[in-house]
Amino acid sequence: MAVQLPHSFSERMKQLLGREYEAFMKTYGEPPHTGIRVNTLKIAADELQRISPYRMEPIPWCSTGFYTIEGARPGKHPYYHAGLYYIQEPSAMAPVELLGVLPGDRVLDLCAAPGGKSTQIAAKLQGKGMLVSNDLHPERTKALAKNLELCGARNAVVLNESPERIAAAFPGFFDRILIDAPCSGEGMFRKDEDMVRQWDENTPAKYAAMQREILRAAALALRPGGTMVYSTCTFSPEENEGSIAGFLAGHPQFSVVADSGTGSFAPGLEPLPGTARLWPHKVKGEGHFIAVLRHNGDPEKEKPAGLWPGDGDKSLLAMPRGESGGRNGEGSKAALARKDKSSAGRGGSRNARNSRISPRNDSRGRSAAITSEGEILASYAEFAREQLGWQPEGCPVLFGEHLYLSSLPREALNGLKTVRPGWYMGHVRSGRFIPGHPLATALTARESLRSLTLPGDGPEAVSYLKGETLSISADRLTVAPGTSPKGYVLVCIDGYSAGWGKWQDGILKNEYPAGWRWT
Ligand SMILES: C[S@@+](CC[C@H](N)C(=O)[O-])C[C@H]1O[C@@H](n2cnc3c(N)ncnc32)[C@H](O)[C@@H]1O
Repeated sequence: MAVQLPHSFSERMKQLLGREYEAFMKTYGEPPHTGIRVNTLKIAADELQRISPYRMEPIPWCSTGFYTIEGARPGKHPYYHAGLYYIQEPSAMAPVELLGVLPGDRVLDLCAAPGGKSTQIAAKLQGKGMLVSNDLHPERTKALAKNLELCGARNAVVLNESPERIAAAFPGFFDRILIDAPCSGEGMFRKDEDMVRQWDENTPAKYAAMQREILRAAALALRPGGTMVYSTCTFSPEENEGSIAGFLAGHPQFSVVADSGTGSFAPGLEPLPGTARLWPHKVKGEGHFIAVLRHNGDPEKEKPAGLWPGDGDKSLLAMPRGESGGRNGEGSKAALARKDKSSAGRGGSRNARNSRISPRNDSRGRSAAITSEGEILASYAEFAREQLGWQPEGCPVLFGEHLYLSSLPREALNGLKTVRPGWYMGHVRSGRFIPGHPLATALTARESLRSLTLPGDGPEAVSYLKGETLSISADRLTVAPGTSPKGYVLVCIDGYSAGWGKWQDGILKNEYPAGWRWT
Protein backbone atom coordinates (compact mmCIF):
# COMPACT_ATOMS: atom_id res chain seq x y z
CA MET A 1 0.00 0.00 0.00
CA ALA A 2 1.38 3.39 -1.02
CA VAL A 3 -0.13 5.42 1.87
CA GLN A 4 0.78 4.73 5.52
CA LEU A 5 -2.52 5.21 7.35
CA PRO A 6 -2.70 5.93 11.11
CA HIS A 7 -3.67 2.76 12.96
CA SER A 8 -6.56 4.43 14.79
CA PHE A 9 -7.96 5.72 11.46
CA SER A 10 -7.93 2.19 10.02
CA GLU A 11 -9.63 0.87 13.16
CA ARG A 12 -12.35 3.50 12.93
CA MET A 13 -12.96 2.71 9.26
CA LYS A 14 -13.19 -1.02 10.07
CA GLN A 15 -15.89 -0.25 12.63
CA LEU A 16 -17.71 2.03 10.25
CA LEU A 17 -17.59 -0.08 7.09
CA GLY A 18 -17.77 -3.66 8.37
CA ARG A 19 -17.85 -5.97 5.33
CA GLU A 20 -16.94 -3.14 2.96
CA TYR A 21 -13.71 -2.37 4.79
CA GLU A 22 -11.50 -4.55 2.56
CA ALA A 23 -12.83 -2.95 -0.64
CA PHE A 24 -12.29 0.51 0.88
CA MET A 25 -8.71 -0.28 1.94
CA LYS A 26 -7.91 -1.67 -1.50
CA THR A 27 -8.42 1.83 -3.01
CA TYR A 28 -5.31 3.08 -1.16
CA GLY A 29 -3.22 0.91 -3.45
CA GLU A 30 -4.73 2.51 -6.55
CA PRO A 31 -3.88 5.89 -8.10
CA PRO A 32 -6.19 8.80 -7.22
CA HIS A 33 -8.75 9.95 -9.77
CA THR A 34 -8.12 13.25 -11.51
CA GLY A 35 -10.52 15.45 -13.39
CA ILE A 36 -11.24 18.76 -15.04
CA ARG A 37 -14.47 20.72 -15.01
CA VAL A 38 -15.28 22.72 -18.11
CA ASN A 39 -15.72 26.42 -17.49
CA THR A 40 -18.98 27.09 -19.30
CA LEU A 41 -18.51 30.84 -18.82
CA LYS A 42 -16.02 30.46 -21.65
CA ILE A 43 -16.71 27.28 -23.59
CA ALA A 44 -19.40 24.59 -23.91
CA ALA A 45 -18.50 21.14 -22.58
CA ASP A 46 -18.93 19.44 -25.97
CA GLU A 47 -16.76 22.08 -27.64
CA LEU A 48 -13.91 21.52 -25.18
CA GLN A 49 -14.26 17.78 -25.72
CA ARG A 50 -13.95 18.42 -29.45
CA ILE A 51 -10.76 20.52 -29.23
CA SER A 52 -9.15 18.84 -26.22
CA PRO A 53 -5.71 17.36 -26.98
CA TYR A 54 -6.30 14.50 -24.53
CA ARG A 55 -9.10 12.05 -23.82
CA MET A 56 -11.86 13.19 -21.46
CA GLU A 57 -14.33 10.71 -19.94
CA PRO A 58 -17.59 12.00 -18.46
CA ILE A 59 -18.04 12.11 -14.69
CA PRO A 60 -21.55 10.73 -14.06
CA TRP A 61 -22.64 13.31 -11.45
CA CYS A 62 -21.42 16.46 -13.20
CA SER A 63 -22.37 17.21 -16.80
CA THR A 64 -19.35 19.53 -17.19
CA GLY A 65 -16.90 17.25 -15.36
CA PHE A 66 -14.50 14.82 -17.03
CA TYR A 67 -11.89 12.34 -15.85
CA THR A 68 -8.48 12.97 -17.29
CA ILE A 69 -6.15 10.11 -18.09
CA GLU A 70 -2.85 9.64 -16.28
CA GLY A 71 -0.09 11.81 -17.71
CA ALA A 72 -2.52 14.29 -19.35
CA ARG A 73 -1.06 17.35 -17.47
CA PRO A 74 -4.03 19.67 -18.12
CA GLY A 75 -2.34 22.45 -16.09
CA LYS A 76 0.38 22.62 -18.76
CA HIS A 77 -1.79 23.58 -21.69
CA PRO A 78 -2.58 27.09 -22.99
CA TYR A 79 -6.30 26.24 -22.62
CA TYR A 80 -5.82 26.13 -18.86
CA HIS A 81 -4.43 29.69 -19.01
CA ALA A 82 -7.37 30.76 -21.14
CA GLY A 83 -9.60 29.57 -18.26
CA LEU A 84 -11.33 26.86 -20.28
CA TYR A 85 -11.40 24.43 -17.36
CA TYR A 86 -10.61 24.02 -13.68
CA ILE A 87 -8.63 21.03 -12.44
CA GLN A 88 -10.79 19.46 -9.74
CA GLU A 89 -11.02 16.21 -7.84
CA PRO A 90 -14.09 14.44 -9.32
CA SER A 91 -16.10 13.88 -6.11
CA ALA A 92 -15.57 17.57 -5.20
CA MET A 93 -17.76 18.43 -8.21
CA ALA A 94 -20.86 16.86 -6.61
CA PRO A 95 -21.87 19.42 -3.90
CA VAL A 96 -22.44 22.33 -6.29
CA GLU A 97 -24.45 20.07 -8.60
CA LEU A 98 -26.82 19.51 -5.67
CA LEU A 99 -27.00 23.17 -4.65
CA GLY A 100 -29.37 23.84 -7.57
CA VAL A 101 -27.92 27.24 -8.51
CA LEU A 102 -29.89 29.15 -11.15
CA PRO A 103 -28.82 32.25 -13.08
CA GLY A 104 -29.95 35.26 -11.04
CA ASP A 105 -29.50 33.63 -7.62
CA ARG A 106 -27.65 35.25 -4.75
CA VAL A 107 -25.13 32.63 -3.69
CA LEU A 108 -22.72 32.56 -0.76
CA ASP A 109 -19.76 30.19 -0.80
CA LEU A 110 -18.67 30.48 2.81
CA CYS A 111 -15.47 28.38 2.91
CA ALA A 112 -14.40 28.91 -0.64
CA ALA A 113 -10.60 28.88 -1.11
CA PRO A 114 -8.99 27.95 -3.42
CA GLY A 115 -12.18 28.29 -5.42
CA GLY A 116 -12.98 24.97 -7.09
CA LYS A 117 -16.61 25.11 -6.08
CA SER A 118 -16.85 28.90 -6.43
CA THR A 119 -15.78 28.71 -10.07
CA GLN A 120 -18.39 25.97 -10.57
CA ILE A 121 -21.07 28.21 -9.02
CA ALA A 122 -19.93 31.15 -11.17
CA ALA A 123 -20.42 29.01 -14.28
CA LYS A 124 -23.92 28.03 -13.14
CA LEU A 125 -24.85 31.69 -12.58
CA GLN A 126 -23.76 32.56 -16.13
CA GLY A 127 -23.01 36.13 -15.04
CA LYS A 128 -26.51 36.74 -13.61
CA GLY A 129 -27.16 37.28 -9.90
CA MET A 130 -24.20 37.30 -7.55
CA LEU A 131 -21.61 35.12 -5.90
CA VAL A 132 -20.06 36.08 -2.59
CA SER A 133 -16.99 33.87 -2.09
CA ASN A 134 -15.43 33.94 1.34
CA ASP A 135 -12.58 32.33 3.19
CA LEU A 136 -11.40 32.94 6.73
CA HIS A 137 -7.71 32.63 5.89
CA PRO A 138 -6.27 35.74 4.21
CA GLU A 139 -3.48 33.93 2.34
CA ARG A 140 -5.94 31.48 0.83
CA THR A 141 -8.18 34.24 -0.53
CA LYS A 142 -5.41 35.18 -3.01
CA ALA A 143 -5.76 31.88 -4.88
CA LEU A 144 -9.53 32.16 -4.57
CA ALA A 145 -9.57 35.60 -6.21
CA LYS A 146 -7.15 34.50 -8.92
CA ASN A 147 -9.16 31.40 -9.81
CA LEU A 148 -12.35 33.44 -10.07
CA GLU A 149 -10.54 35.93 -12.29
CA LEU A 150 -9.06 33.17 -14.44
CA CYS A 151 -12.51 31.69 -15.06
CA GLY A 152 -13.87 35.09 -16.09
CA ALA A 153 -16.44 35.56 -13.30
CA ARG A 154 -18.00 39.01 -13.62
CA ASN A 155 -20.33 38.89 -10.66
CA ALA A 156 -18.13 37.57 -7.83
CA VAL A 157 -17.22 39.39 -4.62
CA VAL A 158 -14.35 37.92 -2.57
CA LEU A 159 -14.38 38.41 1.19
CA ASN A 160 -12.00 37.44 3.98
CA GLU A 161 -14.40 37.30 6.89
CA SER A 162 -15.72 35.15 9.68
CA PRO A 163 -19.07 33.47 9.00
CA GLU A 164 -20.55 35.39 11.96
CA ARG A 165 -19.68 38.78 10.48
CA ILE A 166 -21.04 37.75 7.10
CA ALA A 167 -24.31 36.64 8.71
CA ALA A 168 -24.54 39.99 10.52
CA ALA A 169 -23.97 41.92 7.27
CA PHE A 170 -26.30 39.78 5.12
CA PRO A 171 -29.16 38.52 7.34
CA GLY A 172 -31.56 36.28 5.41
CA PHE A 173 -30.08 37.50 2.13
CA PHE A 174 -28.84 34.53 0.14
CA ASP A 175 -30.90 32.12 -1.95
CA ARG A 176 -28.23 29.43 -1.73
CA ILE A 177 -25.29 28.85 0.54
CA LEU A 178 -22.48 26.36 0.17
CA ILE A 179 -20.58 25.28 3.27
CA ASP A 180 -17.68 23.20 2.02
CA ALA A 181 -16.48 22.91 5.56
CA PRO A 182 -12.95 22.73 6.90
CA CYS A 183 -12.57 19.09 7.91
CA SER A 184 -10.07 16.40 8.85
CA GLY A 185 -9.68 15.61 5.11
CA GLU A 186 -9.69 11.82 5.41
CA GLY A 187 -10.88 11.63 1.80
CA MET A 188 -7.68 13.35 0.71
CA PHE A 189 -5.29 10.83 2.29
CA ARG A 190 -4.64 9.08 -1.04
CA LYS A 191 -3.84 12.38 -2.78
CA ASP A 192 -2.11 14.36 -0.06
CA GLU A 193 0.14 12.73 2.53
CA ASP A 194 0.28 15.97 4.52
CA MET A 195 -3.35 15.38 5.46
CA VAL A 196 -2.33 11.98 6.89
CA ARG A 197 0.48 13.54 8.92
CA GLN A 198 -1.82 16.22 10.34
CA TRP A 199 -4.45 13.70 11.43
CA ASP A 200 -4.77 12.22 14.91
CA GLU A 201 -7.74 10.70 16.65
CA ASN A 202 -8.79 14.05 18.13
CA THR A 203 -8.86 15.77 14.74
CA PRO A 204 -12.47 14.89 13.78
CA ALA A 205 -13.86 16.21 17.09
CA LYS A 206 -11.87 19.44 16.70
CA TYR A 207 -13.32 20.05 13.25
CA ALA A 208 -16.83 19.01 14.27
CA ALA A 209 -16.91 21.85 16.81
CA MET A 210 -15.78 24.31 14.10
CA GLN A 211 -18.34 23.01 11.63
CA ARG A 212 -21.24 23.52 14.00
CA GLU A 213 -20.25 27.17 14.51
CA ILE A 214 -20.03 27.70 10.76
CA LEU A 215 -23.40 26.02 10.15
CA ARG A 216 -25.04 28.17 12.83
CA ALA A 217 -23.80 31.40 11.24
CA ALA A 218 -24.63 30.28 7.69
CA ALA A 219 -28.24 29.59 8.66
CA LEU A 220 -28.68 33.27 9.60
CA ALA A 221 -27.60 34.42 6.13
CA LEU A 222 -30.02 32.12 4.24
CA ARG A 223 -33.41 33.48 3.17
CA PRO A 224 -36.54 31.59 4.20
CA GLY A 225 -37.18 28.98 1.53
CA GLY A 226 -33.48 28.98 0.57
CA THR A 227 -31.18 25.99 0.15
CA MET A 228 -27.91 25.25 1.88
CA VAL A 229 -25.46 22.48 1.00
CA TYR A 230 -23.02 21.19 3.58
CA SER A 231 -20.12 19.10 2.34
CA THR A 232 -16.85 17.65 3.58
CA CYS A 233 -14.10 15.51 2.10
CA THR A 234 -13.86 13.34 5.19
CA PHE A 235 -15.38 10.06 6.37
CA SER A 236 -15.74 10.55 10.12
CA PRO A 237 -19.41 10.41 11.18
CA GLU A 238 -19.01 13.17 13.80
CA GLU A 239 -18.01 15.68 11.09
CA ASN A 240 -20.74 14.56 8.70
CA GLU A 241 -24.02 13.12 9.95
CA GLY A 242 -23.01 14.28 13.48
CA SER A 243 -22.58 17.93 12.49
CA ILE A 244 -25.84 17.92 10.54
CA ALA A 245 -27.82 16.15 13.28
CA GLY A 246 -26.50 18.67 15.82
CA PHE A 247 -27.46 21.55 13.53
CA LEU A 248 -30.98 20.21 12.88
CA ALA A 249 -31.60 19.72 16.60
CA GLY A 250 -31.09 23.44 17.15
CA HIS A 251 -32.76 24.61 13.93
CA PRO A 252 -36.22 23.06 13.57
CA GLN A 253 -36.99 25.33 10.59
CA PHE A 254 -34.44 23.35 8.54
CA SER A 255 -34.75 19.87 7.08
CA VAL A 256 -32.69 17.55 4.91
CA VAL A 257 -33.95 17.51 1.32
CA ALA A 258 -34.10 13.86 0.37
CA ASP A 259 -35.11 14.34 -3.28
CA SER A 260 -32.20 16.62 -4.15
CA GLY A 261 -30.24 14.17 -6.24
CA THR A 262 -28.35 12.74 -3.29
CA GLY A 263 -30.11 9.43 -4.04
CA SER A 264 -27.70 8.69 -6.86
CA PHE A 265 -24.97 8.22 -4.25
CA ALA A 266 -24.66 5.88 -1.28
CA PRO A 267 -26.83 7.06 1.63
CA GLY A 268 -25.43 8.84 4.66
CA LEU A 269 -25.32 6.87 7.87
CA GLU A 270 -28.46 6.28 9.95
CA PRO A 271 -30.46 8.14 11.17
CA LEU A 272 -30.03 10.84 8.54
CA PRO A 273 -31.95 9.79 5.43
CA GLY A 274 -31.37 11.95 2.37
CA THR A 275 -27.71 12.72 3.00
CA ALA A 276 -25.12 11.26 0.64
CA ARG A 277 -21.74 9.60 0.83
CA LEU A 278 -19.32 9.28 -2.05
CA TRP A 279 -17.09 6.35 -1.10
CA PRO A 280 -13.87 5.75 -3.03
CA HIS A 281 -14.66 2.05 -3.33
CA LYS A 282 -18.08 2.81 -4.85
CA VAL A 283 -17.44 5.74 -7.18
CA LYS A 284 -14.42 6.96 -9.13
CA GLY A 285 -13.57 9.77 -6.72
CA GLU A 286 -11.72 10.38 -3.46
CA GLY A 287 -14.79 10.69 -1.24
CA HIS A 288 -17.26 13.31 -0.01
CA PHE A 289 -20.22 13.75 2.30
CA ILE A 290 -23.13 15.94 1.18
CA ALA A 291 -26.28 17.17 2.95
CA VAL A 292 -28.80 19.38 1.17
CA LEU A 293 -30.74 21.46 3.71
CA ARG A 294 -33.81 23.61 3.15
CA HIS A 295 -35.03 26.52 5.23
CA ASN A 296 -38.74 25.73 5.51
CA GLY A 297 -39.79 29.30 6.31
CA ASP A 298 -42.27 31.03 4.03
CA PRO A 299 -40.33 33.35 1.71
CA GLU A 300 -43.37 35.66 1.38
CA LYS A 301 -44.23 35.95 5.07
CA GLU A 302 -40.65 36.11 6.31
CA LYS A 303 -39.21 38.32 3.63
CA PRO A 304 -36.14 40.03 5.06
CA ALA A 305 -36.24 43.80 4.95
CA GLY A 306 -34.15 45.45 2.22
CA LEU A 307 -30.61 45.74 3.44
CA TRP A 308 -29.41 48.55 1.22
CA PRO A 309 -30.97 50.89 -1.29
CA GLY A 310 -31.88 48.75 -4.27
CA ASP A 311 -31.75 45.50 -2.29
CA GLY A 312 -34.44 43.07 -3.30
CA ASP A 313 -34.41 44.46 -6.81
CA LYS A 314 -32.38 41.83 -8.60
CA SER A 315 -32.52 43.75 -11.84
CA LEU A 316 -30.56 46.53 -10.22
CA LEU A 317 -28.01 44.15 -8.75
CA ALA A 318 -27.69 41.79 -11.67
CA MET A 319 -24.97 42.22 -14.22
CA PRO A 320 -26.41 40.35 -17.14
CA ARG A 321 -23.84 38.78 -19.42
CA GLY A 322 -24.61 39.46 -23.03
CA GLU A 323 -27.75 41.51 -22.43
CA SER A 324 -25.88 44.73 -21.89
CA GLY A 325 -22.69 43.44 -23.42
CA GLY A 326 -21.69 43.39 -27.04
CA ARG A 327 -20.66 46.35 -29.02
CA ASN A 328 -24.10 47.82 -29.16
CA GLY A 329 -24.93 47.60 -25.44
CA GLU A 330 -27.21 50.60 -25.07
CA GLY A 331 -28.08 52.40 -21.91
CA SER A 332 -25.18 50.85 -20.03
CA LYS A 333 -23.43 54.13 -19.48
CA ALA A 334 -26.63 55.63 -18.17
CA ALA A 335 -27.03 52.66 -15.86
CA LEU A 336 -23.50 53.13 -14.57
CA ALA A 337 -24.16 56.78 -13.91
CA ARG A 338 -27.50 55.97 -12.23
CA LYS A 339 -25.97 53.38 -9.94
CA ASP A 340 -23.15 55.66 -9.04
CA LYS A 341 -25.63 58.41 -8.18
CA SER A 342 -27.74 56.01 -6.15
CA SER A 343 -24.82 55.12 -3.90
CA ALA A 344 -23.13 58.50 -3.73
CA GLY A 345 -23.58 60.55 -0.58
CA ARG A 346 -24.62 57.60 1.55
CA GLY A 347 -21.25 57.05 3.08
CA GLY A 348 -19.92 54.61 0.52
CA SER A 349 -17.89 51.59 1.46
CA ARG A 350 -14.76 51.67 3.57
CA ASN A 351 -12.76 51.42 0.41
CA ALA A 352 -14.93 53.61 -1.72
CA ARG A 353 -14.44 56.41 0.77
CA ASN A 354 -10.80 56.46 -0.28
CA SER A 355 -11.83 57.35 -3.77
CA ARG A 356 -10.41 60.84 -3.47
CA ILE A 357 -6.83 59.95 -2.73
CA SER A 358 -3.99 62.07 -1.40
CA PRO A 359 -1.03 63.02 -3.57
CA ARG A 360 1.47 60.17 -3.62
CA ASN A 361 4.23 58.76 -5.73
CA ASP A 362 3.39 56.26 -8.43
CA SER A 363 5.41 53.07 -9.02
CA ARG A 364 8.13 55.05 -10.85
CA GLY A 365 8.48 57.58 -8.07
CA ARG A 366 6.74 60.39 -9.95
CA SER A 367 4.25 62.47 -8.09
CA ALA A 368 0.77 61.28 -8.98
CA ALA A 369 -2.02 63.80 -9.17
CA ILE A 370 -5.16 63.50 -7.10
CA THR A 371 -7.77 61.74 -9.16
CA SER A 372 -11.36 62.20 -8.14
CA GLU A 373 -13.97 59.48 -8.39
CA GLY A 374 -15.62 61.40 -11.23
CA GLU A 375 -12.35 61.59 -13.14
CA ILE A 376 -11.68 57.88 -12.73
CA LEU A 377 -15.18 57.00 -13.92
CA ALA A 378 -14.88 59.37 -16.86
CA SER A 379 -11.49 57.90 -17.80
CA TYR A 380 -12.97 54.39 -17.58
CA ALA A 381 -16.02 55.37 -19.64
CA GLU A 382 -13.74 56.74 -22.34
CA PHE A 383 -11.66 53.55 -22.30
CA ALA A 384 -14.79 51.41 -22.56
CA ARG A 385 -16.08 53.48 -25.47
CA GLU A 386 -12.80 53.45 -27.37
CA GLN A 387 -11.50 49.95 -26.63
CA LEU A 388 -14.63 47.91 -26.06
CA GLY A 389 -17.38 49.85 -27.79
CA TRP A 390 -19.78 49.13 -24.91
CA GLN A 391 -20.03 49.72 -21.15
CA PRO A 392 -20.03 46.76 -18.74
CA GLU A 393 -22.65 47.15 -15.99
CA GLY A 394 -22.35 47.05 -12.24
CA CYS A 395 -22.08 49.22 -9.15
CA PRO A 396 -18.78 51.13 -9.32
CA VAL A 397 -16.53 50.58 -6.31
CA LEU A 398 -13.18 52.32 -6.02
CA PHE A 399 -10.10 51.17 -4.12
CA GLY A 400 -7.93 54.25 -4.50
CA GLU A 401 -7.63 54.65 -8.26
CA HIS A 402 -8.67 51.06 -8.95
CA LEU A 403 -12.15 50.56 -10.33
CA TYR A 404 -14.32 47.51 -9.83
CA LEU A 405 -17.87 46.87 -10.97
CA SER A 406 -19.73 45.06 -8.24
CA SER A 407 -22.90 43.01 -8.19
CA LEU A 408 -23.53 44.52 -4.73
CA PRO A 409 -24.23 48.16 -3.93
CA ARG A 410 -21.00 49.46 -2.49
CA GLU A 411 -22.52 50.23 0.92
CA ALA A 412 -23.19 46.49 1.27
CA LEU A 413 -19.45 45.98 1.73
CA ASN A 414 -19.13 48.59 4.46
CA GLY A 415 -16.78 47.39 7.19
CA LEU A 416 -16.17 43.96 5.59
CA LYS A 417 -12.69 42.75 4.74
CA THR A 418 -13.07 42.86 0.98
CA VAL A 419 -10.46 41.17 -1.18
CA ARG A 420 -12.30 41.87 -4.47
CA PRO A 421 -15.47 43.96 -4.45
CA GLY A 422 -16.32 42.80 -7.96
CA TRP A 423 -15.08 42.61 -11.54
CA TYR A 424 -11.80 44.53 -11.81
CA MET A 425 -11.91 47.01 -14.66
CA GLY A 426 -8.51 48.66 -14.17
CA HIS A 427 -6.90 51.77 -12.76
CA VAL A 428 -5.96 55.29 -13.71
CA ARG A 429 -2.31 56.22 -14.13
CA SER A 430 -1.18 59.65 -15.27
CA GLY A 431 -4.70 60.40 -16.38
CA ARG A 432 -4.97 57.24 -18.53
CA PHE A 433 -7.11 54.22 -17.87
CA ILE A 434 -5.07 50.99 -17.73
CA PRO A 435 -7.35 47.98 -18.20
CA GLY A 436 -7.10 45.19 -15.63
CA HIS A 437 -6.27 41.59 -16.48
CA PRO A 438 -9.59 40.27 -15.05
CA LEU A 439 -11.47 42.55 -17.44
CA ALA A 440 -9.75 40.75 -20.31
CA THR A 441 -10.24 37.20 -19.01
CA ALA A 442 -14.00 37.73 -18.69
CA LEU A 443 -14.48 39.18 -22.19
CA THR A 444 -15.32 37.30 -25.34
CA ALA A 445 -13.39 38.19 -28.49
CA ARG A 446 -16.59 39.79 -29.83
CA GLU A 447 -16.70 42.16 -26.87
CA SER A 448 -13.44 43.91 -27.71
CA LEU A 449 -12.95 46.26 -30.65
CA ARG A 450 -9.50 44.73 -31.27
CA SER A 451 -8.62 41.10 -30.81
CA LEU A 452 -5.99 38.62 -31.87
CA THR A 453 -6.21 34.87 -31.71
CA LEU A 454 -3.13 32.68 -31.33
CA PRO A 455 -3.25 28.96 -32.14
CA GLY A 456 -3.36 26.89 -28.94
CA ASP A 457 -0.95 24.32 -30.37
CA GLY A 458 1.60 26.82 -31.71
CA PRO A 459 4.62 28.47 -30.08
CA GLU A 460 3.10 31.98 -29.99
CA ALA A 461 0.50 31.09 -27.35
CA VAL A 462 3.19 29.91 -24.93
CA SER A 463 5.41 32.92 -25.78
CA TYR A 464 2.52 35.23 -24.96
CA LEU A 465 1.82 33.38 -21.70
CA LYS A 466 5.52 33.68 -20.80
CA GLY A 467 5.26 37.45 -21.12
CA GLU A 468 7.24 37.81 -24.36
CA THR A 469 6.77 40.51 -26.99
CA LEU A 470 5.38 39.18 -30.29
CA SER A 471 5.75 40.35 -33.89
CA ILE A 472 2.22 40.49 -35.27
CA SER A 473 1.31 41.98 -38.64
CA ALA A 474 -1.75 44.23 -38.72
CA ASP A 475 -3.67 41.83 -40.96
CA ARG A 476 -3.73 39.23 -38.17
CA LEU A 477 -5.76 41.50 -35.88
CA THR A 478 -9.53 41.50 -35.90
CA VAL A 479 -10.49 45.16 -35.73
CA ALA A 480 -13.99 46.64 -35.74
CA PRO A 481 -14.80 48.88 -38.72
CA GLY A 482 -13.61 52.43 -38.18
CA THR A 483 -11.18 51.43 -35.38
CA SER A 484 -7.43 51.96 -35.60
CA PRO A 485 -5.41 48.77 -35.02
CA LYS A 486 -3.15 50.68 -32.63
CA GLY A 487 -4.00 50.20 -28.96
CA TYR A 488 -5.11 47.50 -26.51
CA VAL A 489 -5.81 44.15 -28.14
CA LEU A 490 -7.65 41.29 -26.47
CA VAL A 491 -5.29 38.33 -26.92
CA CYS A 492 -7.13 35.04 -27.31
CA ILE A 493 -6.03 31.43 -27.59
CA ASP A 494 -8.04 29.62 -30.25
CA GLY A 495 -10.64 32.36 -29.81
CA TYR A 496 -10.78 32.34 -25.96
CA SER A 497 -9.55 35.42 -24.11
CA ALA A 498 -6.30 35.15 -22.16
CA GLY A 499 -5.19 38.76 -21.53
CA TRP A 500 -4.23 42.11 -23.02
CA GLY A 501 -1.53 43.13 -25.45
CA LYS A 502 -0.78 46.56 -26.82
CA TRP A 503 -0.26 46.71 -30.57
CA GLN A 504 1.66 49.28 -32.59
CA ASP A 505 3.54 49.02 -35.91
CA GLY A 506 3.70 45.22 -36.05
CA ILE A 507 4.73 44.74 -32.42
CA LEU A 508 2.46 43.33 -29.71
CA LYS A 509 3.66 44.54 -26.33
CA ASN A 510 2.82 41.93 -23.74
CA GLU A 511 0.43 42.95 -20.94
CA TYR A 512 0.09 39.47 -19.39
CA PRO A 513 0.69 40.00 -15.64
CA ALA A 514 3.95 38.77 -14.15
CA GLY A 515 2.28 36.71 -11.43
CA TRP A 516 0.22 34.76 -13.98
CA ARG A 517 2.98 33.79 -16.38
CA TRP A 518 3.72 30.34 -17.75
CA THR A 519 6.79 29.00 -15.97
C1 LIG B 1 -12.42 22.24 2.20
S1 LIG B 1 -11.66 23.77 2.08
C2 LIG B 1 -12.62 24.57 0.85
C3 LIG B 1 -12.36 24.13 -0.55
C4 LIG B 1 -13.11 24.97 -1.55
N1 LIG B 1 -14.53 24.97 -1.28
C5 LIG B 1 -12.89 24.55 -2.98
O1 LIG B 1 -13.75 23.89 -3.55
O2 LIG B 1 -11.84 24.90 -3.54
C6 LIG B 1 -12.19 24.59 3.51
C7 LIG B 1 -11.81 26.04 3.57
O3 LIG B 1 -12.42 26.60 4.74
C8 LIG B 1 -11.61 27.64 5.20
N2 LIG B 1 -12.02 27.90 6.61
C9 LIG B 1 -11.57 27.33 7.75
N3 LIG B 1 -12.27 27.80 8.80
C10 LIG B 1 -13.18 28.66 8.30
C11 LIG B 1 -14.20 29.46 8.89
N4 LIG B 1 -14.43 29.45 10.20
N5 LIG B 1 -14.94 30.24 8.07
C12 LIG B 1 -14.72 30.27 6.73
N6 LIG B 1 -13.77 29.53 6.14
C13 LIG B 1 -13.03 28.73 6.90
C14 LIG B 1 -10.21 27.13 5.01
O4 LIG B 1 -9.28 28.19 4.93
C15 LIG B 1 -10.34 26.35 3.70
O5 LIG B 1 -9.93 27.15 2.62
